[in-house]
Amino acid sequence: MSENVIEVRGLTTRFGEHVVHEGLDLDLRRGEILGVVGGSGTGKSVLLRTIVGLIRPAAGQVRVLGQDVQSLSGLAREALERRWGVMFQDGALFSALCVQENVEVPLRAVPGLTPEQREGLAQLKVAMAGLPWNANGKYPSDLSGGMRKRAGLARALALDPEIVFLDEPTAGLDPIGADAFDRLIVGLRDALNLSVFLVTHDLDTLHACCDRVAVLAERKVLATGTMAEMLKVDHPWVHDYFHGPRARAVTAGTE
Ligand SMILES: Nc1ncnc2c1ncn2[C@@H]1O[C@H](COP(=O)(O)OP(=O)(O)OP(=O)(O)O)[C@@H](O)[C@H]1O
Repeated sequence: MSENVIEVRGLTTRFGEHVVHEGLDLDLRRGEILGVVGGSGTGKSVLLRTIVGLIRPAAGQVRVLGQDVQSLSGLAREALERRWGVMFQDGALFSALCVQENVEVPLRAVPGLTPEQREGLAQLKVAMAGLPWNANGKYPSDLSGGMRKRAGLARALALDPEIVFLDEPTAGLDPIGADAFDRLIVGLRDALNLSVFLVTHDLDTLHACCDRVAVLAERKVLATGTMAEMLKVDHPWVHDYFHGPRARAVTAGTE
């Protein structure tokens, strides 16, 4: 049986009276790319942020790499955080730092690295994210949306993580850029044996990248499975999403 690197059990999150998740369960298996989909506002980003400890749940448990995220603090929490990387929407880069300096930020927390070693590692991650050499010295405002996403990915990879969280990596990219990003994600997963939690609306990305899909609706994970299994789920939103006109365009010629 495959090992779960993330286990969410009975999760409830709320903002005041607004309950976003209630009794939500989710697993991410080691080495898989899990696509997390759902209508706007169903709590995909909130789930990501809760798993990485940025939002405190009202109830339930989040275990990452066998450890209870909420119960850890101090050095133990920092040690766990170093084992994952997060790419937020639009890269969430520091605008006053160039690409290489952005990627160096997480590396500053690693004791014993010389500035030259930090620089070399950052440049390696920038190359792994598919950016050209001359991107290292550029500032976020000088980059296209696709390049900013790649820079955000390079920063997420800075500490050689076991898990990568990607929040809508292909949103706003043209189809060719999105396709290249999909292939990059799969290539990095294969090369680095990553486990990937991927929030997306993009059906092409689900088809190109994801081993399994988790659908958020009605405050919980309503269904999980392969794309083929999703086609058989009898729920109005799931049916419309996976059988709608956009879905048909994606699967045309593959059925
Ligand atoms: N910091 C916050 N304070 C209050 N409400 C919040 C906060 N963050 C998110 N929410 C609310 O939680 C709900 C879920 O938001 P979230 O961003 O996770 O949705 P999503 O599924 O990622 O949506 P989209 O696909 O549109 O990005 C929304 O109703 C949102 O307004």
